[in-house]
Amino acid sequence: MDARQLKVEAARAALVHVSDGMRLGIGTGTTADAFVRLLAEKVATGLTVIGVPTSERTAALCRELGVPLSTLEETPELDLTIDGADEIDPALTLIKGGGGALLREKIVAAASKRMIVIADQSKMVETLGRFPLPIEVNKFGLRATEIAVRAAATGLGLAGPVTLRMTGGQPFVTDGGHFILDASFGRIPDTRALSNALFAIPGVVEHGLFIGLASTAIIAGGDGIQTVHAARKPGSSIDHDVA
Ligand SMILES: O=C(CO)[C@H](O)[C@H](O)COP(=O)(O)O
Repeated sequence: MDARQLKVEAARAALVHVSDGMRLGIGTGTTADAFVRLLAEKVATGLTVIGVPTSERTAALCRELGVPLSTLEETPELDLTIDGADEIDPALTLIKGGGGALLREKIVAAASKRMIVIADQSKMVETLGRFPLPIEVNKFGLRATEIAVRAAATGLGLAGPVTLRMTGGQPFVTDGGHFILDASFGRIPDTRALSNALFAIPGVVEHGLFIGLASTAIIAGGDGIQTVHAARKPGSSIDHDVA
């Protein structure tokens, strides 16, 4: 099975956790798109859910396929968010934002009782950082913010290129109207310290480290589906089931 098929299998396994009447956060990316397509089939045969999309892209797909939508203004508390990720570590800390939707994704995940992350096995890593960390920044003061991001990283012993994300020769602009800096720091041994350092920079709107948000990861690989549950409290172990 190739990565695209594995993403569909992870999305299919996540659908089991969706029940009638749920208020769902719906993620962004190719894995989340696979979930939306499967969800739409269930909706067409009678499943009643309301979805809050994490991007304009996901909203458009949901509308096209007939998945009923709401907003966080109308539906500020959600039962479950299902979303993809760029990297997942064993504690279910994530790097997200490869698709540029990290701000809305984090707001929606934080408004949910549970977040299930769905991915193919290539996304699992021992230590986050192989994938460049997306950092959403205000357009104002871009250069100063970039310098501050580099300095914050240096203070933590991290270094590497920090590049402005481009698309079609222009800076990529998020749904929130911001730019994205992709920071290739390599291994990030202390995600909490980096998160705190980035949030101390006024021009940083959000970053793609999702710490303590995912409750479960559904990972599809050649051997089947692996379900990983985050520890409920610090120090408790993480359960791994292979189905
Ligand atoms: O964080 C994201 C979008 O902002 C995506 O979840 C992440 O980039 C994974 O994408 P894909 O499912 O296409 O591999």
